[in-house]
This record gives sequence, C-alpha cells and structure tokens, in this order.
Amino acid sequence: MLPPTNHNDSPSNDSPIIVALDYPTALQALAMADQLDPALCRVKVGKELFTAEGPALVKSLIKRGFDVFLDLKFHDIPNTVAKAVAVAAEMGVWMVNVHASGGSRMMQAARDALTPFGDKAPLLIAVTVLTSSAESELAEIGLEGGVEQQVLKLAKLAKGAGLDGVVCSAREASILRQEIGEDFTLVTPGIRPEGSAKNDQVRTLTPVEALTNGVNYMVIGRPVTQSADPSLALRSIIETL
Ligand SMILES: O=C(O)c1cc(=O)[nH]c(=O)n1[C@@H]1O[C@H](COP(=O)(O)O)[C@@H](O)[C@H]1O
Repeated sequence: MLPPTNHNDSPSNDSPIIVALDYPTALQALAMADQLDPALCRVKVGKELFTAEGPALVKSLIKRGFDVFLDLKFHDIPNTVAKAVAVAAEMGVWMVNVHASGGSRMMQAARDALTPFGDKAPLLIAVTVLTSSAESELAEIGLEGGVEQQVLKLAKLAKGAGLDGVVCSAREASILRQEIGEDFTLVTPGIRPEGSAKNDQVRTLTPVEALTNGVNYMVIGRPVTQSADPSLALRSIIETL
C-alpha cells in the first residue's frame, strides 16, 4: 500500500479506499456509513446526497470519524470556485474537487483560497476525464487526440496550478506516475473487483491493478454499497491489496 502523500492525510487511516455514498437521503447514507469502519475507509459525498442533505450530513459523517471527500466537481468562474472551495474547507472536509477543464486560472484561485487554512486545508483534486467517458465521447465534444493524452494534459495543468492531485481512471495512473512523479495524489473511480458489474463505468480496473499502477485512493461505490454485506465486501477488497 502506498504511504499517505499529503499533510492532510489522517495518520490513523492508511486505507486507500473511499466508499461513494451515492444516496438520495441522509437516512440511507448514514445507515450505510454505520456499517462501515472509519478506520478501514473514507467516504465520498457527491452531488445527489449533497443536493438533498447539504452540510449537515457532511458534518454528521465527520462526527462519526470519517474523512469526507466532498465530490461536487466545481467548474465555474475563478471567484465562484474559490469561494465554494473555501466553504468546503470550513466544513472540515478532507478532500474537495474541481474540474481541471475549468483551466489553470480557476484552479489557481481555488488553491489560493485554501492557503489560509494551512495544514487543515482539504486536499484539492482536479477531475481530468470522467471514468464513464469513452474515446468517442471526447471527439463528440471537440476533444481530439484520445483519452490518455487529454488526461495527461489536464493533469499537468493541475500540477502546474499547485493542486494536490487528480481524479482519473486507474488505467491512466501509471503514465501519470511516469510523467508527473510520485508527489501527486491519484484518485481513481471506476474500480471493479473481479467479477462485479461495470454499470455505467467504461474505463475500469480491479483494486489490485489500480494499486499496482500507483494510485493513492480508489473510489468504490456500488460494488460495496449494493452488496448484500457491505462491510464484508469492503474487508474482502482490502484483503486482496
Ligand atoms: O469524482 C468522482 O468521484 C468520479 C469521477 C469519475 O471520473 N468517475 C466517477 O465514477 N466518479 C464518482 O465515483 C463514484 C463511482 O461509483 P461506482 O461506479 O458505484 O463505483 C460515483 O460517485 C461517481 O460520481
């Protein structure tokens, strides 16, 4: 397992797994969180849950001992994104993300907004190309050259803007490690343990393959949350690592 790479990593939890709490209510999200051990994973609050339940839910998870990744993928004018990221930091989240395609000025503004938080600042991560996107879909929105090239370009932009790392697929992790080096956090959704359904994900790898490719954190949703025994599913994945 790779060591934590950032000042904000909790020393008490070296698990690379972030469980995605993709639910429409706090009741469901907390029922799932209560089956998970905060020493074995972190949790992610995304657009669905945050839109429904807001900061109170995030604070409930933090109170239960979880590191929270607030996954709202901010993409707006620099001032708006900077303000939003600062509010996320005030909420006490461990990780927050923006879209790298918002550009370096937007990412730099977000980075600067976290400076006053010092060691308490969340990790600031840029989304490159979504793991649900196939090569043909990039062409559809005018991006020629392929997924890997686009991920690399956006990751370099994020690094240059002073961000802590990127969200990408584990398939691109090894090329990013080679090109950008070790001091850059790689967060990879689209993780599917051997034999589990892909759902809407396209660029997937198994947890072991992800770790071998040099990822720091893997986001896993449905393979854990929709299993008959989520706690067992999580522990089984950890045992393979
Ligand atoms: O930023 C993310 O977390 C994210 C980026 C990405 O490229 N792909 C992606 O699937 N995600 C999120 O990761 C989670 C994956 O969930 P499962 O497909 O159920 O494992 C979802 O909450 C997505 O919103």
